[in-house]
Amino acid sequence: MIEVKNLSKRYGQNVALNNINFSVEKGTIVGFLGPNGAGKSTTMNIITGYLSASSGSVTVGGYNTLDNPNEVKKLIGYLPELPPLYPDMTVKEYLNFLFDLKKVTLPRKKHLEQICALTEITDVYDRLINNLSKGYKQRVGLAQALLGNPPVLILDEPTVGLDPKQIIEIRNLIHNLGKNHTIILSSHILPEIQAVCERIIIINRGKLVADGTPDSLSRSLSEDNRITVRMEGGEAEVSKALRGMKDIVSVQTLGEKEPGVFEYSVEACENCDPRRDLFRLAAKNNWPILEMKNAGLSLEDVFLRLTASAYIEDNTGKETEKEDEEA
Ligand SMILES: Nc1ncnc2c1ncn2[C@@H]1O[C@H](COP(=O)(O)OP(=O)(O)OP(=O)(O)O)[C@@H](O)[C@H]1O
Repeated sequence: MIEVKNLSKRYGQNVALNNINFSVEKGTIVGFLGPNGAGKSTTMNIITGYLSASSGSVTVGGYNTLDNPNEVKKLIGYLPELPPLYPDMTVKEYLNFLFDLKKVTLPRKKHLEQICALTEITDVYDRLINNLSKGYKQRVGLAQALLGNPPVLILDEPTVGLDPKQIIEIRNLIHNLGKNHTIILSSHILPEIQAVCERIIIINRGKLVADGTPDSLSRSLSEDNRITVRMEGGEAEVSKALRGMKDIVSVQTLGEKEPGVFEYSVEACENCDPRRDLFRLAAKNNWPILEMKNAGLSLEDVFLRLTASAYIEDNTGKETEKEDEEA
């Protein structure tokens, strides 16, 4: 649905994007992560056709953003970091105004009712946007992105500044929208990305540094391939059997976590996935597995490792490059 090829963007001497490549399949929710100034908004603005690239290309639904900007805009609903709201309009006036501006051809009343129900703004439909809370303003921003029912949604920091309850509500909304839309979502909130996105793209200083599922990123950056498993059964018997399994490099007992239930850290050889064999072994011996999880890195660890160096703004406002001590 979205193809980004060799995309670069320079602002004067500053290289904001450096040869970025990725594609997004129809119906996927992709999380776009990166520290401040990494190039997320620049990428999103180029995909939506609001900014031109210095080189490279973007196609959306087969249309090139440069050759067919209007076709691309029809396919995309965009929620920029600062939603373009008119505070002196009511929600009703604002959505009707944009309905006309975007030349939406769907039945007006029914379409607006559907969008308001989906974003839960029906109750504030006749209120001035200026008097709405931050959370409701964000919902109105999402509602304008949904006008015309575009198949692609680009959401730049949709939950920034919201309280925890509002964050959960918007997150659930995005999750539901993901059933019928292709979504690119940028956020600084890692649990949010993890909860909503099937795939994560991380950019740092204008370069793509990771692309994969949260699990695959966690595994690929872990130094070893460990699983933590909690099993009911005699410790000696269980750990002996675990050590005897094929593809297992080491087994460590982590202690009795519940009466008769021990936890083990099981290290498998590189590129091996012992979970199915573990299940079979446990079933054969009647040792119920009460918990099993990859002991890889958290998304936060992955993010910090991949973005260990970042740009900072010095106190003159000029940007300088800072290398983290670990980098
Ligand atoms: N209009 C502009 N003129 C000059 N430099 C710019 C402009 N817009 C962005 N930049 C620079 O391009 C780089 C990427 O910025 P961008 O806003 O895309 O990052 P971001 O990942 O969205 O950051 P944030 O999370 O802080 O919003 C930064 O170094 C930024 O200072």
